[in-house]
Amino acid sequence: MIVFIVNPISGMKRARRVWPILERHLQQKNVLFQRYFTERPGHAVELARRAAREQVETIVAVGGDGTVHEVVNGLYGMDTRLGYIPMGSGNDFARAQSIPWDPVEALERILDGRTAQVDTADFYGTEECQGTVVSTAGIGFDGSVTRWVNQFPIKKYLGKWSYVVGVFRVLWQFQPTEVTLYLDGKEHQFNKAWLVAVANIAFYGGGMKICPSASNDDGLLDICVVDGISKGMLFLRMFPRVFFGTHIGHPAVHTFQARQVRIESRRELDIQIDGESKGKTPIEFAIHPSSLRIG
Ligand SMILES: Nc1ncnc2c1ncn2[C@@H]1O[C@H](COP(=O)(O)OP(=O)(O)OP(=O)(O)O)[C@@H](O)[C@H]1O
Repeated sequence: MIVFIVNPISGMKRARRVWPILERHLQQKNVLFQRYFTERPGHAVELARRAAREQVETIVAVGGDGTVHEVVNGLYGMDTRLGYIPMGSGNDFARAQSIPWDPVEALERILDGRTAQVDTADFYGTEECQGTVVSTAGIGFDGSVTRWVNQFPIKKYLGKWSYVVGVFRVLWQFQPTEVTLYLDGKEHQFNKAWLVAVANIAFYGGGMKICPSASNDDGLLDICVVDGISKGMLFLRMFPRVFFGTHIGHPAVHTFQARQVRIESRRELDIQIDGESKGKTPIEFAIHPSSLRIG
């Protein structure tokens, strides 16, 4: 039995439009399945948890990175296989896993029955900020952009472009601050940090290659800190280069790898986890090697 958890609003409602095509394909192939549409934020966690407890073999997230995040947080700790059909506006997890963007091809790949084991990371912040990171977390500038985008209905109309608008908006008022990182216990100090990315995969924000060497099968988290750069330089020099991963090597960019990460900041910084806004610093991450079975 395969359970499909479909977020009907993801990708500017693309998931709702495309689902009937997938349903027909499943019926033609006589696949035994159940489909749930999510009704609210957090609903996919509940649905996935229930299905995993009922020992469903495969749960398929149909939506964007936020839907994958919720489904994984629901099935986490169980031996359930995750499938993913990308329908979001960013689809960074699909990009990293080379999952086809064509929904029927992505479905075929799941039906093939292949399986791979990948890393996830646990995060521990305030009470409401705990769970599992599938892809990438961002603390600081991009956390504020995500919070800003999620506060307004702009994403409904602009999709991925809403983040570009968000970057302009947040850049205007964001002030870098002092950040202390503890990487496997070792302290690193930054005086004017813009952002800290903690990455299990290379991408975030819809294709920005923030940590180009991150891989979710190496048992490590990749960390990228942008520190001590002016607003103008950040926007003109850094931002365009992140799409190609060529920001690495710039003197304001510092990269590390670690198994455990703790982030403290003088001023509270916004956090985004897998593209979802989640509380403020301080926060900790711990890698969980080979903890998720995906198909
Ligand atoms: N019925 C619903 N109504 C409103 N929000 C929902 C509903 N179902 C799920 N959500 C929320 O929708 C949000 C966005 O989902 P998702 O990330 O999958 O799509 P996306 O934003 O289009 O894609 P991406 O993150 O790849 O850009 C998630 O935070 C999820 O909690």
